[in-house]
Amino acid sequence: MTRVMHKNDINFTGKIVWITGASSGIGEALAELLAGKKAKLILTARRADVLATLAARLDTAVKTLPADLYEADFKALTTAALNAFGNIDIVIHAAGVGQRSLAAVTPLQVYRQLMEINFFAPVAITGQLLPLCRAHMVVIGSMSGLMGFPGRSGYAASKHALKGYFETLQVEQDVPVTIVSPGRVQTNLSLSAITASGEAHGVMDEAQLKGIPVMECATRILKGVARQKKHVIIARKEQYLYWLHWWWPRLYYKIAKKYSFVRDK
Ligand SMILES: NC(=O)c1ccc[n+]([C@@H]2O[C@H](COP(=O)([O-])OP(=O)(O)OC[C@H]3O[C@@H](n4cnc5c(N)ncnc54)[C@H](O)[C@@H]3O)[C@@H](O)[C@H]2O)c1
Repeated sequence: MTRVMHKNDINFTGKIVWITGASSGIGEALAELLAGKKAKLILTARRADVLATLAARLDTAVKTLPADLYEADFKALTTAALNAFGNIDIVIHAAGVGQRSLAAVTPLQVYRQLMEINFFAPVAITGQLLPLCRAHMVVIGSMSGLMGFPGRSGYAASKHALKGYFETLQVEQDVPVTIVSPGRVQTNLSLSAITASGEAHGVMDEAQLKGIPVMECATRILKGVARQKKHVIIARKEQYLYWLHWWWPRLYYKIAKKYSFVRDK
């Protein structure tokens, strides 16, 4: 069924959209959908070759801006992004890394790595852009940014921090912000998730495979952004756990405790 556009919906045609984490998963799906709407795209992720292949596939104006957000020169990066098309209308902060390790065995360095990519990078980019342009900030948080979950202490902390920063930004300043909190989505996130040793998990979790299809997630993200929603939850079972967390916390703690990240495999 075709969705009828609301008169105040953002029309993405011609909009300049900077997507971080564009090389795979949710970022890549958003790039594909936005290319179909003829947005002008700036694509960032670490692998230049993957970004170039994606750009060649997209039927719209695309500039690639490869960067490792763990250790980027954020001033140079945002300057290059602004110079790509002369302005930026929307930034989608989709780059992120997952975690698979219990808090008791997770060294501080793993927490630092998660915070650098999931929290400090979007904050650094936003801080550079705020004085220069009034871009709509779209932040890909997580249901783990709304409640705790076993094996995700650092990931949940980084996503809670992200929500805290951007929610505060939108009440402090006239900056449009959409915070997106997805539950599990069918992407490679579990493969690259960091373990206690600092190595990648390298396993595709069954629960991840049963998540929301990535195109459905991206479509719902764009719908939320078009409507200028402040918070969009895109989740299945996790949504019920979240409501329990609010309305029946004792039951939330009981159920959440039973989820071992080991069982996710
Ligand atoms: N897949 C899920 O179940 C799920 C659920 C909730 C939230 N999210 C969030 O969605 C976002 C996208 O994840 P995804 O599921 O598409 O996974 P993904 O692994 O397919 O995509 C992650 C993207 O981030 C990029 N990235 C990772 N580290 C980077 C670095 N150091 N520098 C630059 N880019 C880097 C990757 O190259 C990739 O493009 C993440 O922020 C993730 O936390 C995912």
